[in-house]
Amino acid sequence: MAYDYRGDGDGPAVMPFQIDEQDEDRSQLSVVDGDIRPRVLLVGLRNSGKTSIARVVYHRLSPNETTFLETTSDITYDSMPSTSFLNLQIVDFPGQLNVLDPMIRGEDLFDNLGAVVFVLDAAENIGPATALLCNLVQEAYNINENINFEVLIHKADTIGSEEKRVITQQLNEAVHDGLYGVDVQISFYLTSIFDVSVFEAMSKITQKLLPQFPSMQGMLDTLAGRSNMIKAFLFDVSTKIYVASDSRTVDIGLYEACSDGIDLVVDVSGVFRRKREGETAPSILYDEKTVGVVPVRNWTLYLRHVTKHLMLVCVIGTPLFESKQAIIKANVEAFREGMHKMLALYPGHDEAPEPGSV
Ligand SMILES: Nc1nc2c(ncn2[C@@H]2O[C@H](COP(=O)(O)OP(=O)(O)OP(=O)(O)O)[C@@H](O)[C@H]2O)c(=O)[nH]1
Repeated sequence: MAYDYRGDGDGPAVMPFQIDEQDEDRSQLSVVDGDIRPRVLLVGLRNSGKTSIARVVYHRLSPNETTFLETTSDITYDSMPSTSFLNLQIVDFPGQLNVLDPMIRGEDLFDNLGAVVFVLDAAENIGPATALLCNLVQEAYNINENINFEVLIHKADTIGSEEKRVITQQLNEAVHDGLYGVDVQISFYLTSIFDVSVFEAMSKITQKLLPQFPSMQGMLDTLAGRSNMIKAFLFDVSTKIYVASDSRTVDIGLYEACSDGIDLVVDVSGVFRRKREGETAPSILYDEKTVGVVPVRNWTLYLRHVTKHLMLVCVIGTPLFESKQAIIKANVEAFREGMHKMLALYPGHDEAPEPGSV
């Protein structure tokens, strides 16, 4: 009870984090065709914004620079940067090719596919895109029932809020009618590369493909509950996709504040890091010593390195953070330890640091 800062007798606040039995089983993950990466197919009509999304989200291209992207002419297989925790393969299917062409073998495209992300230009007539979407879902579902179907109503920055409501409703109805009798779940997101909406959507889509997600969420729930946090996120630092958060609803303003907080902490730690031997400039901007405290409105963001790719961002009421800093930090360190143990069970993913290096 020594650490029970709430003083409400609910039990000690600092406790080891449990490893789920399901994670123990994951250590037996087999390699399919030499590749265990979940695959995501980006598809849609010409010019809808597929390549822009992949470049902005996964490769940090500035949104304004996407105007210079050339139209995609071949199916492109994109890997995540080596600095990312995410181990996805992104398949960018050109709008100028017909994804349902009988010359393209559906099995090659849809077998072992994690998600179809259909990108639809919100400023265009939705009729042709909806027809393609319904046919595509039907074909893909017949081949592989485990695919997640995700629809981005994209370039949402080009339409007003009433149009957003109308287009979402029209699309829902059209898809419902077009797929009558097909028992498939489709998720819709309004997105733009000019704000955080596309990162939030791709975060939710990515989480469904991560085998570690349920454990991460469970551990974040425990952490947030023990320390009375407003929200706790686990971010992939290089893409700023949040790979998990506690299970309460995500407020997009909070997500944006946390995402900006990461930039700040990584930039500042880069400025102050000493050069390592042989380096002409500090090359690592983020390591096991990284920690940040960022005041935002009446909250405090407490940011902490978890692994070489993952950062924990906790949102805490400032008075609580100021009065209970020591116990909150102790809970965060216990969380990191639990995460290291859990992640070490997944082959090919982030390894726990060597003992003693933290
Ligand atoms: N306003 C706005 N424009 C966007 C957005 N996303 C992409 N664009 C623009 O849309 C145009 C087409 O983007 P691409 O990414 O090349 O589209 P694509 O779907 O890959 O096109 P194909 O190669 O023909 O399949 C570019 O000029 C982008 O700058 C967005 O969210 N908002």
